[in-house]
Amino acid sequence: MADQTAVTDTDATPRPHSEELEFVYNGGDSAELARHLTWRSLISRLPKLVRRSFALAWAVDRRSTIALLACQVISGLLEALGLFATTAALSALIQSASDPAHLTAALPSVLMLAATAGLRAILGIAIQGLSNRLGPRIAREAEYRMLHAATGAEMAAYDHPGFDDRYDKADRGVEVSRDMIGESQNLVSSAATLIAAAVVVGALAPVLLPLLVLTALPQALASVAGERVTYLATLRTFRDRRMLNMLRWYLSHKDQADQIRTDTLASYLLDKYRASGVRVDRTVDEATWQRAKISLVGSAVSGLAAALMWAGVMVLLGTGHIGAAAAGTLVFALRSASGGLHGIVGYGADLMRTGRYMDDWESFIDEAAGQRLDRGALTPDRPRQVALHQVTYRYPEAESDTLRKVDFEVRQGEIVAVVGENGSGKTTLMKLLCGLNLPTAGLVTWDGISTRDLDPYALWKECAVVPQEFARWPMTARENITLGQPQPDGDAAVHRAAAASGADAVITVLRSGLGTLLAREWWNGQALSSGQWQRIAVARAIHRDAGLLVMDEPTSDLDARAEHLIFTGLRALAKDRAVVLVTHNLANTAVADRIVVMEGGRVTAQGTFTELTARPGLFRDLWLLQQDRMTPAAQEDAAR
Ligand SMILES: Nc1ncnc2c1ncn2[C@@H]1O[C@H](COP(=O)(O)OP(=O)(O)OP(=O)(O)O)[C@@H](O)[C@H]1O
Repeated sequence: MADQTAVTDTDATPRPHSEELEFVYNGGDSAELARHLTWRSLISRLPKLVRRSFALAWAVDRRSTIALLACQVISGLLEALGLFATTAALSALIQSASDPAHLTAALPSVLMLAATAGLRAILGIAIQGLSNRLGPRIAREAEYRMLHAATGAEMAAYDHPGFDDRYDKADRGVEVSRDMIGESQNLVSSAATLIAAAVVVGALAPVLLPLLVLTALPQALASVAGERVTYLATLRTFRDRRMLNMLRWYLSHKDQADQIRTDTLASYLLDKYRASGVRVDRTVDEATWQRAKISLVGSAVSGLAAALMWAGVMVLLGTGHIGAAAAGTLVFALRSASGGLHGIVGYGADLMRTGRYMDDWESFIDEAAGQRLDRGALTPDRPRQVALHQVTYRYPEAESDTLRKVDFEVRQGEIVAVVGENGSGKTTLMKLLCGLNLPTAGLVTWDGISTRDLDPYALWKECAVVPQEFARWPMTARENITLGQPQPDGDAAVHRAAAASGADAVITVLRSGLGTLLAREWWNGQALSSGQWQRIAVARAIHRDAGLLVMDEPTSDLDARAEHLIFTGLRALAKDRAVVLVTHNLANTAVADRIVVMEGGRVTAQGTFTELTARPGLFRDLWLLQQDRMTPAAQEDAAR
């Protein structure tokens, strides 16, 4: 049964140390935030939230924001005017019952009523239109700021636990940001209605004002309590909702589609999906029920207060404190005021909810800003020497160092190969060389200047990197090679780079050559094989013509011919570049001037291919293992 589907391994033998697939929530102490979700703190936050939403609106479209505010104020004034006109009209109409001559006296007030109602209707349309105009622009601005913060952060920010969680929450903030201006506008409009009506009530029967407040207070309190319940439920379901998102991606994305089928994994993952969904529904149901109970109590108490208020009107009328016309106006004003009060409570609650997500958005931007690329401004030349001096690197929150006191050097014109077993720190070393990460201790220098002191964007202009997991941009083949940064001789440079990487053979068979879209899934472009993509990725790095060329397993998917082409072409590339190469295929390291061997985050040996294959050590061991393959006949001989 779905309800009983556990998110555990169905393996019969218990494995005490098997880790459950479960997201660790690292998005900040939201439970603490929920504890502070009190009536008082919320009330004090409302003006701030309204200010924030108008500030965002101001940033995207000043004229519309001014127009919106002006319409609000005028609409509020017209409402007050309309209510006063109601008093005059009612008074004249009541008096006309005894003397019909008074009927004409009602005419100006009736005309005033009609005019204010008409004008308010027109203003309402303008307000709606302006809100609709501002909403999407605000959302785009919020998204832009979030993306700007993310792309401007140090790479290490992504390695901090919680960065992804916070990004997810901020993303939700972006989604709801478009509602913020509408909610703020409705809140201001309700406040204007309330003030206008309260002025009239205050003028006619001030004693009713406290009773008026009493009608809205219980509902306001219930609304805050209900919000808290919903927020806590959102927190409790956070892990399962992330799990659902993750599973949705794995279950539907093409990258895993083949393995889901051949590994007959679908039902196992779908069971996990259903189990998470059931847990989310259960928590949401509980919260909904709890909220309904709270709302019921709030509404009942509010209803009692309203009854008291209307009784007050009758007492005032009965005791002759107010006349019939004033009583009629009071009915209008009180209805209007309680509409305003309920609007404030309702839209206030909406704004609180949106504001909470916007807080996540703001704190993500602050956090990313705290990790903003804040380095020096020196501009490097094409580097003649890139070096690590006693460099130690530890990933954020990791328990041990990944690199330990590493010394390393590569010069222009030189090819250095870095080899080592999986997890020995080769990729980490590459990231430090090209300034993606800064060392925890020690120095990484470009021609003697620390990467901390160099302008990172100027430094990256001098880096060409083929990472293990390279991007497959949904763009044309040309754009995939130039990355929007063409060389002065345009396509000629693209063709040269393509010829050096073997990508020319790929481009030749593309239906529109360099202009072919390589984005099959999205725009019906042409699909490439993994090896064809890798040729494009290598062409991209060669085309860049940067002083430091870093290639991390650049030929892992290539056939022997393409791999041969790239490695035999490296010497020509190294003429005016420093080349660093990571490879597990040790035969390829023969082209290097020097080979650096890494073990457990340390450099344990250096030398030429001839020296290292002759000397006992890890390199020689790995080299011999790569030669150790027997034909089936030899295996049979050995078995005999
Ligand atoms: N983002 C990260 N956060 C924490 N630890 C990491 C991170 N990336 C890598 N590590 C750790 O650093 C160690 C070295 O990783 P690295 O990718 O540098 O190894 P490598 O030598 O390139 O391995 P491979 O040959 O498998 O590509 C690994 O043990 C890994 O656990």
